[in-house]
Order: sequence, then C-alpha cells, then structure tokens
Amino acid sequence: MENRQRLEQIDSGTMPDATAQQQPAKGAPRLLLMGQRRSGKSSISSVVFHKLPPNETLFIESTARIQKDSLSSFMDVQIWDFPGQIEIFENSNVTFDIDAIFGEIGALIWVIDAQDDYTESVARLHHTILNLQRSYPQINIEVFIHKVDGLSDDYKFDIQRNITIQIQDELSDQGIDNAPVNFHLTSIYDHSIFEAFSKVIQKLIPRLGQLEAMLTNLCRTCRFEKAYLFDVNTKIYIATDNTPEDMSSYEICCDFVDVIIDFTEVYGSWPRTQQWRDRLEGEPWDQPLEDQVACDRAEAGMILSDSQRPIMLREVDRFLALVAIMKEGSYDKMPQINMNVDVVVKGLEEFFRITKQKNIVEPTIMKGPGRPLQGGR
Ligand SMILES: Nc1nc2c(ncn2[C@@H]2O[C@H](COP(=O)(O)OP(=O)(O)OP(=O)(O)O)[C@@H](O)[C@H]2O)c(=O)[nH]1
Repeated sequence: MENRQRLEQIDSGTMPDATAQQQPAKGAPRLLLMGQRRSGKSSISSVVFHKLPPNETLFIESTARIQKDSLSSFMDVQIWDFPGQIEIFENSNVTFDIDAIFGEIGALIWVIDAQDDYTESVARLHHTILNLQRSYPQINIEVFIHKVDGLSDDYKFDIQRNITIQIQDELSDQGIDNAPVNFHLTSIYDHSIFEAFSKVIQKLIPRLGQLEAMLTNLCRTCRFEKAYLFDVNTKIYIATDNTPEDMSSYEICCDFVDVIIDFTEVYGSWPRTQQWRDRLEGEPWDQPLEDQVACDRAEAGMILSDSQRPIMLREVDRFLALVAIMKEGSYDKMPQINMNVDVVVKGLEEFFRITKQKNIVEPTIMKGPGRPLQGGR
C-alpha cells in the first residue's frame, strides 16, 4: 500500500490536452510505454493519441514522472508513459509496487531507438522480460524498433533480425522459449506507428475473430478489396478482413478518415432549411429525403483516381467507422452494397453493445496478474 502511494506521488503528471483531464478508467487495460531516454515514448503517445504533428515532437521535454493518460473510445485504455531513466525492477532508491504497475496490464510496449546504439536497451528489455516471466508470464511484450524512418529496408530488417535473435537466444539460455514477445518496425513519420498500435490494441478486443469474420463476409458479398473498422480518433484499425495485410490500403483509408474528420471539424453539421429540403424533394426526384439517402448515419464516398476504385466510409457509432476500398466498377452495385453494409453496421453495433455489457458483468476478464484478455488473438 505504501508503495502504491509512493508510486502515485511519483506519477502525478498528465498530458497537455482535454483527454488528460479524465481519471484513468478503473479496470481498463493498461498499455505501458517503456524504454531508454529519448527513444520516442512520449512522441508515440502524443502522435497516436493526441494528434500531435510528428515535427512538433522535437520540442517535447524529457519525461520526469510517469505520465498517465486514458483513452475513452470504443473501449477504455490507459496509457502509462515511463521516464527512460526509471528502473522498475532494480531500483535502490524506490521500491515499486510491481502488482500496481503490471496487474490489469494489456501490454508492455518497449521502445528501442533504431538510430542509436541499442545494446543497453536490449539488455534492459531482456532483464525486464526475465523479471516479468516469474510472476506475469502471459503479459504481451511488444517491442517497437522505433525511428526507422530514413533507414534503408535492408538495414531495418537487419536490425530487427539482430534484436530478435539476441532476445530469443538470451531467453532460451534461461530456459524460456515461448515468451509472448512481438517485434514491430515503427516511425511517427509514417503510418507504421498506427499499424503497430492497431496490432497491440487488437489483442485486447474480446472475440476479435467474430469481427474479422463479419468483415471478411462483407468483402466477399460486396466484392470489396479490403475493409477496416477504424477508431476514428486515433486511426487505429481494430479489425480487418482476412485478406493479406496491405499497408498501402491502410494508408489510403487512414488518409480518407483524416480528410473526413478535418472536413467535419471545419464545416461541422447543420440542419437543412425547409426551402432546401423542398428543393431536394421536388422535381426530378419527387421523393421524401429519407427515401433518397442510403442510410441515416454519416457516410462518405470518393473515387481513387489511380485505378477508379471507389472508397467508402460509414459511421458505426461515435467512435467507430467502417472504411472499405471497393473493386473497380462497383458503383453499379451501390444499392446492393448499401444494403449489405447496413446489415453489417447494425451487427457491429450489436457486437459492441454486447461485449461492453459482458465486460461490465464479468470484470475479472481484465484482471489478474498477466491474465490474457478473453478471446485475444
Ligand atoms: N526520426 C525520428 N525521431 C523521432 C521519432 N519518434 C520520436 N522522435 C524524436 O525523438 C526525440 C525524443 O523523443 P521523446 O518522445 O521525448 O522520447 P522519450 O522516450 O519520451 O524520452 P524520455 O522522456 O526522456 O524518456 C524527439 O526529438 C522526437 O522528435 C521517430 O519515429 N523518428
């Protein structure tokens, strides 16, 4: 208890924007950002969760205390950003309450600066994994090999191979062969950081397989190339169909979400005047407006000029949107496509209504040292 209080005294800082005012949701899975000083932890958190333009991270000051942040979206998540100099397991000045940090954890994200000498960071990561394996063997450890912008593909993959082999060899020397450690190449200057976070968050979603099956079926029936379910505020995709991963599709869909959000922020929404409505319902359409629109939610469409492929966005709820890239020539089938999308959107709504309720009824799903979240991949 004393340790917990001490921890709370150390970590009273928050991020400088509106979401930071919220108290971290109790029982919400926690993502811990750890790694060496200046490896890019605060930048990652600010770019992904606070939309800070990457160039402005140059002015972020070094973190002196644990920064706690909470994301209230389709699911509540806490993000704890640790100062690089804090050594949790062997600290002669402060004893940390390890259970207060690692209980209820969703994942530990270890950030390694790929543009710097990473020997010490890898040694600390190894030490951390060994300590966690004793009490929390199921905690997902996600290693972000970060700042890979400006590095050639060969060099990036060399670094990834080196780090992976080093960690695996050292762990297997200690008799640990199946530690849940995953590696991602990331940079805040492109979409790779959002993609990596998407993969981390997806592991926290109960029954992810059902979501993927819904999107896979939708792609098959509507002949979509790719479909993503986006958390619109962070551009994290929380599910996609089962066709092979395709970074360029994800980038296009991310940019489309950005355009729609920016457009909405600038122009907002406004009620139609009666005069405007009369014009829309008059000649040559002669139908009530409600019968003319495909759905009663926000939707948007655009044709990609590179190959005449339409891209569509449909709001699911205030946090989520379905974004799909269609095949060339799909415009002829729009009525059918709209009907199918309607059904899937309703299904998605129902899915989140049920899983949210379940998580409230069964709080133990997200508790317990190192317990995996139910249904995680
Ligand atoms: N080139 C490049 N620089 C990055 C990237 N991410 C962060 N940086 C830069 O790295 C520097 C350190 O970033 P911080 O986010 O303060 O690092 P930190 O890990 O939070 O540092 P501490 O708070 O000291 O632990 C900043 O100048 C960032 O602009 C990236 O993906 N690529």
